[in-house]
Amino acid sequence: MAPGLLSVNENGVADKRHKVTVVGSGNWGSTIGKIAAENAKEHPELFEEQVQMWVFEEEVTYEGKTEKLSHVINTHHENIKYLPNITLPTNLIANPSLEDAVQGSSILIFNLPHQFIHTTCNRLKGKIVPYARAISCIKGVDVNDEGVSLFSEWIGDGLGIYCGALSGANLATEIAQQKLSETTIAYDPPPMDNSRNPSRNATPRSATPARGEQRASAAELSVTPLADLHHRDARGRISKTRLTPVPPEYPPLDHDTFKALFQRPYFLVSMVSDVAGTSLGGALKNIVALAAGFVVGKGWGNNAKSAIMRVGLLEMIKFGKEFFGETVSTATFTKESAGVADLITSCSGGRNFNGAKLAVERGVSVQEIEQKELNGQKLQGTSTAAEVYSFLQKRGLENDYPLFTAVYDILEGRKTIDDIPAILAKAQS
Ligand SMILES: NC(=O)C1=CN([C@@H]2O[C@H](COP(=O)(O)OP(=O)(O)OC[C@H]3O[C@@H](n4cnc5c(N)ncnc54)[C@H](O)[C@@H]3O)[C@@H](O)[C@H]2O)C=CC1
Ligand SMILES: O=C(CO)COP(=O)(O)O
Repeated sequence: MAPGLLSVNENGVADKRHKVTVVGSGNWGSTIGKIAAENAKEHPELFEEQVQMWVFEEEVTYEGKTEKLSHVINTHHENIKYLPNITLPTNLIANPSLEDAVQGSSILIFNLPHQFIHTTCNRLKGKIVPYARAISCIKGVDVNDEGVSLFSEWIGDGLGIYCGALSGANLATEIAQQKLSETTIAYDPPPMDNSRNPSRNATPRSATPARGEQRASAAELSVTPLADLHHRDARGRISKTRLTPVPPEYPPLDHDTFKALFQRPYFLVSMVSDVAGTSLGGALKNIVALAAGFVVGKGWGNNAKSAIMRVGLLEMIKFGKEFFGETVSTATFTKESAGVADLITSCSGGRNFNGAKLAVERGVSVQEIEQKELNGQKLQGTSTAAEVYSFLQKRGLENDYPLFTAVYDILEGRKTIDDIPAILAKAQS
């Protein structure tokens, strides 16, 4: 049967269901696992009821006894370490074996602190079904000698699958408590999965290259058969990854299916196609949240924090446009939850903001606060600040991004918070 044509039974229902696995079980990983399991149960026509959640195994103390975390989750339906006091659905299955958790899964949700994704993904090579599709909930960027890449790109290219991104104003504990929230899911499905939704992949168009990128040649744009195994990546280039079509026995993996997997009455999903903008919003706001924590920790108040957020948002948009090209939409930063709304919530109550504020108030390093106060949860802003700085410095562009650069310099002790007013003054027009 041709890709894209559904194989349905006599009731008009697809023959197979998607098996869903969440790779990661921290504060956000467990919350997303809860959401996916609630929806898997509500949509038996689309998903297998049991949702697997890979747990990086560790020992915890439960009622005075030492137990494995995965055992506690499966027995008491609570992640007592990373998401305490929240009851998890009984169809969310904690699995300490990564390879077993992903076996046969056609939907993979990556939700780990970004420093662990490389080793985790390397273990997955050859262990997943080739037609799997993924969503990255990771807020961070990957910097190597060749440049900066998104985790959705890294996961997609590394595993030979398509990977979109979920990001938004999403303080995990509030969502786990079913308090109202919005999110953005960027999914630009490859043409062969796209039986119900229009996609920019279906229409060839010229892509403006980001700084240092090669423009796709006219021949590439016009000759490559877009309707088969290639798709456009997050930067609008034709991906080198040859995708395996999702077998027709499964429901299509398109915007409708992903919305059914993530939307809850308390978690409202906006589906977009800008994977790069959505991913960058979540990664870069963590640097700005540290700066906001620094000035509030100094006692400089809300106006100073707002100034940081304004300048930070401008640097976020500039970075996206400069290094990821025309596919990054300014509207993702200004209109979507993944942009300005995430910046606001993170600079109000996020761990990076609170950690930086506490560090200044106590006169200790942010890293010390992370180690002593977060009970194993990880700050993403400190490593993202270092990675973005290293990328900019290699290109001699530190001065073009003065706030991002200042955050790293403050973390490294080369500058102090008292240097921030001069940086903001320079950002005045
Ligand atoms: N917590 C939140 O409110 C939100 C977090 N995010 C993003 O979600 C991603 C995941 O963060 P969280 O779930 O909050 O994690 P977390 O910071 O709560 O938990 C740390 C996790 O890392 C795991 N871990 C520790 N060592 C490991 C290793 N060597 N290999 C693999 N895993 C290891 C722990 O088991 C635990 O699951 C991050 O990129 C974060 O920025 C996004 C939105 C909200
Ligand atoms: O991404 C978040 C909220 O959207 C959480 O931010 P923190 O990691 O700083 O808590």
